[in-house]
Amino acid sequence: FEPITTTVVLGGLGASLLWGSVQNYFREGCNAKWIEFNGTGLKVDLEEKLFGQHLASRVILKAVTGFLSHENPKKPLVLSLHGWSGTGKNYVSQMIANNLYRKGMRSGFVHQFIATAHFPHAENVDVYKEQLQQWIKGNVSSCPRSLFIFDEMDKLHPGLIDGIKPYLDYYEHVDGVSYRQAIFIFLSNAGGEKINKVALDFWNDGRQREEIQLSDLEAAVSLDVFNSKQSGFWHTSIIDKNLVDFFVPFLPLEYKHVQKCVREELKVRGKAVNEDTVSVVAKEMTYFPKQERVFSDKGCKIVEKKLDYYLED
Ligand SMILES: Nc1ncnc2c1ncn2[C@@H]1O[C@H](COP(=O)(O)OP(=O)(O)OP(=O)(O)O)[C@@H](O)[C@H]1O
Repeated sequence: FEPITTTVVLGGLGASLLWGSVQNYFREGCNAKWIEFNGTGLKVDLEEKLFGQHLASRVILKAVTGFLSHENPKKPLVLSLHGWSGTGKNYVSQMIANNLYRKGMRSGFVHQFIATAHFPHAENVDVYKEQLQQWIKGNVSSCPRSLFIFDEMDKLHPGLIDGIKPYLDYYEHVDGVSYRQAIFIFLSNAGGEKINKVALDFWNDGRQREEIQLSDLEAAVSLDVFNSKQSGFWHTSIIDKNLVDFFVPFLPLEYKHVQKCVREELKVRGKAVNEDTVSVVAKEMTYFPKQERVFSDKGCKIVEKKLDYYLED
């Protein structure tokens, strides 16, 4: 017979080893089990769930697929998403995360910053800068395939922009760490008004919005971003130095796109798609310009809330 204490100790050890391996099995790791790009998934999501964004859809798919199929990229992927509120910039970032990380936006390798929420006080910029640099460095050291999303990029303090610049560049290493596998996504409303103007001009001329080309927007938007006091520095320091690989414009959404958003939201909630509900909710949104009422003021942003309200009745 084994002494009872040995049995208990060995039993306990076995249980804790088993528990440890169960924990390890479920612990997210920086490996192919947890990080695997699903290019088809991203394509399908963009085609089926992102409405009215033919340009963004095309550029995003090409940029992300191209970057992730390169074993040794020369720099991290830097995307700059521009457009009016509620047109799908955060939504697309989520699609990228969902098709790259098994845990999607909940992955420990996805880091989201909102300028006004995370870095609210200009007087603390030096502290923020230090923290942000440490955060980026620490996380890329432990997982090179990290995703950083900066929301309200046009409101980010110039000091912080300066702080992240070295990581976006072509350097092989910065302080011994390579950032070349990382992805940076910048979101902003900068250029949104100009994008809306181009879309409205097409509409007024009776042309299809799908005819709008990147070249119709690039000049207008970069001028807008450049001239804006708030985002001027951002433009000169990051865009002019070609650190942004792709500039991605988001068009303002029309009534028919809002209807699609309502249908999608009903589907997501497992509800039958009732066209009366779709019309009522889409009509509840406000549209601009005041006279023509072509584009939704908030894109599809508050569709979810409007639907809650309507379904409660
Ligand atoms: N083009 C779109 N196609 C389908 N759904 C959309 C689209 N745009 C927005 N939505 C829906 O509206 C929600 C809010 O959009 P999102 O947060 O992506 O807007 P945004 O462009 O990031 O706005 P903001 O500039 O105000 O942050 C999304 O979660 C999605 O459900």
